[in-house]
Amino acid sequence: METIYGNLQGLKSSQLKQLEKLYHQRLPGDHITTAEFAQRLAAISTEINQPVSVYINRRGQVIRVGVGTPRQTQIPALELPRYGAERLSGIRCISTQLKSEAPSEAALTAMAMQRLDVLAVLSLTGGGFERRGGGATGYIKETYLAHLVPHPEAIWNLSPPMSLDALSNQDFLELVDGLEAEFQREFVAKQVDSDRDRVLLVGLMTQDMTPLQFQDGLEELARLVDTAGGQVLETMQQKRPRPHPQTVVGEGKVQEIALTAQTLGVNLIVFDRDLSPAQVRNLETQTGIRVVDRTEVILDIFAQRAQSGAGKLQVELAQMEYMLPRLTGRGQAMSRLGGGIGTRGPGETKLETERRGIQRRIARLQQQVNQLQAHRSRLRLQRQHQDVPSIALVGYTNAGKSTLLNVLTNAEVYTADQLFATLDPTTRRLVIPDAVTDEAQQIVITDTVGFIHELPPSLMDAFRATLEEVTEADALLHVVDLSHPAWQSQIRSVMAILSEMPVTPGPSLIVFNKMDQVDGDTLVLAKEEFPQAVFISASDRLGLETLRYRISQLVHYAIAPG
Ligand SMILES: Nc1nc2c(ncn2[C@@H]2O[C@H](COP(=O)(O)OP(=O)(O)OP(=O)(O)O)[C@@H](O)[C@H]2O)c(=O)[nH]1
Ligand SMILES: [Mg+2]
Repeated sequence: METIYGNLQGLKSSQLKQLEKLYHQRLPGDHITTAEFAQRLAAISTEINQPVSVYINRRGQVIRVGVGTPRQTQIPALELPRYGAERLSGIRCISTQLKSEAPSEAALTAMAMQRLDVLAVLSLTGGGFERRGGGATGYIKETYLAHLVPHPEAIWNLSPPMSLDALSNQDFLELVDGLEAEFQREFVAKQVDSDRDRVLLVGLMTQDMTPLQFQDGLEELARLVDTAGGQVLETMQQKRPRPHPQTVVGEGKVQEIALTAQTLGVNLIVFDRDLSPAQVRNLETQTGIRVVDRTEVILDIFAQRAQSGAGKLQVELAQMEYMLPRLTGRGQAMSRLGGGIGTRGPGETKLETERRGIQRRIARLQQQVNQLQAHRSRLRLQRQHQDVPSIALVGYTNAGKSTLLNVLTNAEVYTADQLFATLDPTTRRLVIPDAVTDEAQQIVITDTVGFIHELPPSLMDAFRATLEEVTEADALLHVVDLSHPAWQSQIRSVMAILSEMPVTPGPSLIVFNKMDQVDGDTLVLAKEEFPQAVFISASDRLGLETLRYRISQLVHYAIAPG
């Protein structure tokens, strides 16, 4: 049985039969259509008084018949035989329309989303007749021919109205071969930076966030994508009271996203919030492009950064825990859509493995992380035996924690203007003048992974061995990048994460960093809101004397009995 797509309500069985028979037609490969086929389509469409759309492959076989416009009958991206910015899909559509006017924007958009070879639109006269000896005629008034163009200024080219003869005499092969050669050239030109993902960011502003929070979040996401190695080509946004349950953004926006992605040759769409497995599936099916969420980008950065065995172990655990509830159905779409951000790291090869295998793996990883935790706590115990007070550097990612550790202790921890430059904790000895006795005082200071707004829970759990360095320290230095426009919300995020830790961390001192980049108003505001804070510039070594003094005071306070 051949399926007829679209709205079949009210169609008689004889009419359905006529539509089904279209599947048996074979068209020549080198022409868009024959006049006979077009007239026959027009006759059926006139009889049922509805548009009809027929999809034909390069071999001239009819692969889909639908009642409705190209928009209403379109083939989901993942069902197209081939897909990608470097070529056309190998499918053309011939569609009838009852009115005599140029094809609608919606029809052209549908063409672009499916990367159709061409879209031929037949506008109908409203009547016609059957010739003696068979064959319909007189049903078609004029025709239009549309196809995609590879230039950045325009998405498609639409012909002026032309006769059916002119349409059926078009050299189809010459047209698509020429277009594909151009698409290929354009694609190669865009691939100069080929190992970077070409990314479209999508932000959804819901009613529970302020415009500022929303913008800060999007900017941070752009930095995360950049850090992960992607190239943000475009950012699109929508305002909705709450996310659409199936597709996060509304239906029209999904179309717009798909079209923009097609036009720009994007190979990855990143959403600024966490997505359910079903949402990812729906979005990928409708756009034909891989879709990942913010957490996946963060996990990808961690996967790229992880150096030590412990780091790799914890990243793999985080990836597995993230993946487990998302296993169903993702594998197929993923393999179809290629690699890049979100597919790297130790977890990658296990994607196809069945759930139970993953559960076993998680259990094993959990055990190893427990061992790691035990090992770290033994090290800490040794230190405590030696009565060396400990402090931990905490703060938002990129605040300057590692830079500060380096200038205080002459360490050589990797620092960079990147998010999550540090994953593995580093502990160093620090000798400072004792604030009370003025003698040399020994303490140890630990630098560790930075925090971020809404740190993914799977990372929180996986990195518990690392984060324990924070909760087990006698006191904390909370480093803040005061030159960052969102410094206040970054402080709140860090405090929120600290308060969620299973063990309450010790007392903390706020250290405002990057003073060399801060304007007077911000300084006044920060002093007002945090009168106890210390102000420094780690890179310019400003304020370090005061900081050493205040660290000593903090340690005395933290370890004072009672
Ligand atoms: N202008 C200025 N830049 C600074 C200062 N301190 C650090 N930086 C820069 O800020 C960036 C981040 O510094 P890191 O020390 O790597 O930051 P971090 O807090 O360890 O970051 P993560 O490990 O990613 O969490 C680097 O490019 C540093 O050079 C400062 O006082 N002033
Ligand atoms: Mg660091």
